[in-house]
Amino acid sequence: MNEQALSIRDAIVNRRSIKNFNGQPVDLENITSILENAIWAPTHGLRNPWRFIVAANKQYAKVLDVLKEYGVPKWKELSDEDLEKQMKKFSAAGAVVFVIVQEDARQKERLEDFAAASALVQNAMLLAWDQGIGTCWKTPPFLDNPKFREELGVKPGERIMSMLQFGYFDEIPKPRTRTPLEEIVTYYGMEDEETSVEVEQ
Ligand SMILES: Cc1cc2nc3c(=O)[nH]c(=O)nc-3n(C[C@H](O)[C@H](O)[C@H](O)COP(=O)(O)O)c2cc1C
Repeated sequence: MNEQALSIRDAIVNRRSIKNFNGQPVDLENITSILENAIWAPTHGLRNPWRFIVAANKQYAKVLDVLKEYGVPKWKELSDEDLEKQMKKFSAAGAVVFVIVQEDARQKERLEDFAAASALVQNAMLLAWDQGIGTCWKTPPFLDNPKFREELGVKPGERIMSMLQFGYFDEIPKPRTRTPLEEIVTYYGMEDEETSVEVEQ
């Protein structure tokens, strides 16, 4: 594993979701170290409302069979070639982490726990990026399929909030633009002419 290379700003701004992985496996060791650090996300009441289901190395091949079953509609009817094509979105990644969040019965706590888990996912994506490993946070509908949940051992009261793919890549995608800050910010109590602040990058 490499030493930290990127500034926090650099990692946040230049991280891209990778949707075309190159098929190179990601070692379990890398995933473990990323998760060990990512769990320092803030969590209200120290509820630590998360757990993970990790598939890397040989287990990644096994989980691909489950993803085929639930993530490729009517896969049995496809030609080998078409099936391989459809499976690329899973098979080209090098490992996967299913991030499981507890679903607290109380609405405020449930939202807080989801927010905390989201912070954790972002941590993991940035830590991976710093190691030259790409990620994509995916939420395909089958994550909520009872049979898929059962296959993974997800219990009642838990939700899979992210299928976080990890993998290596050959190209960094172009940035997807964000709504500029000036369009979404209101500086409370300030007159218009006071708000044209130049931000140094
Ligand atoms: C909650 C959440 C769910 C997402 N689900 C998917 C998904 O199912 N499939 C996908 O291709 N990308 C998914 N993404 C990734 C977004 O498409 C991506 O972050 C966005 O296009 C911006 O690209 P960037 O991350 O490279 O800046 C998801 C992102 C978030 C935050």
